[in-house]
Amino acid sequence: HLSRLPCGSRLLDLSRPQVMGILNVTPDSFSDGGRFTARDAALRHAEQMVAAGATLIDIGGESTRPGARAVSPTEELERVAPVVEAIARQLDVIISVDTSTPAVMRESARLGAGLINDVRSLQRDGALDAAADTGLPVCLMHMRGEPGNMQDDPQYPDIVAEVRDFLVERMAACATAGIPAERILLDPGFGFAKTLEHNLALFKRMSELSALGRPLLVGVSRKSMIGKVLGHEVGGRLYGSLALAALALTKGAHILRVHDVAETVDVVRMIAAVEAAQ
Ligand SMILES: Nc1nc2[nH]c(SCC(=O)O)nc2c(=O)[nH]1
Repeated sequence: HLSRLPCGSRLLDLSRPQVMGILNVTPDSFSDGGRFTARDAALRHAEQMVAAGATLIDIGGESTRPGARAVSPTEELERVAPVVEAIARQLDVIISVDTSTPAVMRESARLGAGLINDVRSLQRDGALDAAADTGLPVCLMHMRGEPGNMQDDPQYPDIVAEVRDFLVERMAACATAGIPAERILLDPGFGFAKTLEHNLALFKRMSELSALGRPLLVGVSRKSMIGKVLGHEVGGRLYGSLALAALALTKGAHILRVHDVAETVDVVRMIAAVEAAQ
């Protein structure tokens, strides 16, 4: 890959793993919903994650956990735009905006966002054009259906083939819309339209997705696949999240999307130290 991926005015160093800190600005995000609806609180949280070593901050105005309530584009923009603007002005970090909404993509890019992270892989009307017009890199993620129905008995003959074929198709749609492969990041979409078995098998075989020739972004932090294996609620999933962070790095992940930045940065640094040895 390009070892430096242009993200708006900033460069993302893809020659080494990067940690993306999660900043939920929704009232109902499962992990820290309601705590960060105020812009200043969001800015303080982002500041803490950057200080802890996050080089990207992912700002999401729509909770996409299973069964989440839909949010209007206007409401999503009202939540996201002030936070993007404040962080772009005050912090030295790449802002990723976690949205499927064209207007939010356009406004966030105008305010200084450097990456579009769309869990729906630009399938909404106008999303491909909006993303193309921003000139920003885009993360494409596997999901089937919508948060409200994606967990209703998802079935695939081979989950890795399903994810690979989906991402190939979305990359082709991007290319047709003027978004070249060089601006694409790929994400298996853990926890989206997948059973526990799907998530574990996909995680085990994640390195097969590297054959698509694009950097991998992995988001498993505090997710239910950890809760189901360990029997822990969200607040007790740190150790499981760190175990999967380490494993993802050995399986070729480039960007880890996490809640617990400082802890994950320590995992990245320990693995880097070992890999740097003779
Ligand atoms: N690219 C990417 N974006 C995401 N947004 C969420 S929201 C659900 C949660 O954090 O539990 N998950 C992901 C993910 O896995 N990948």
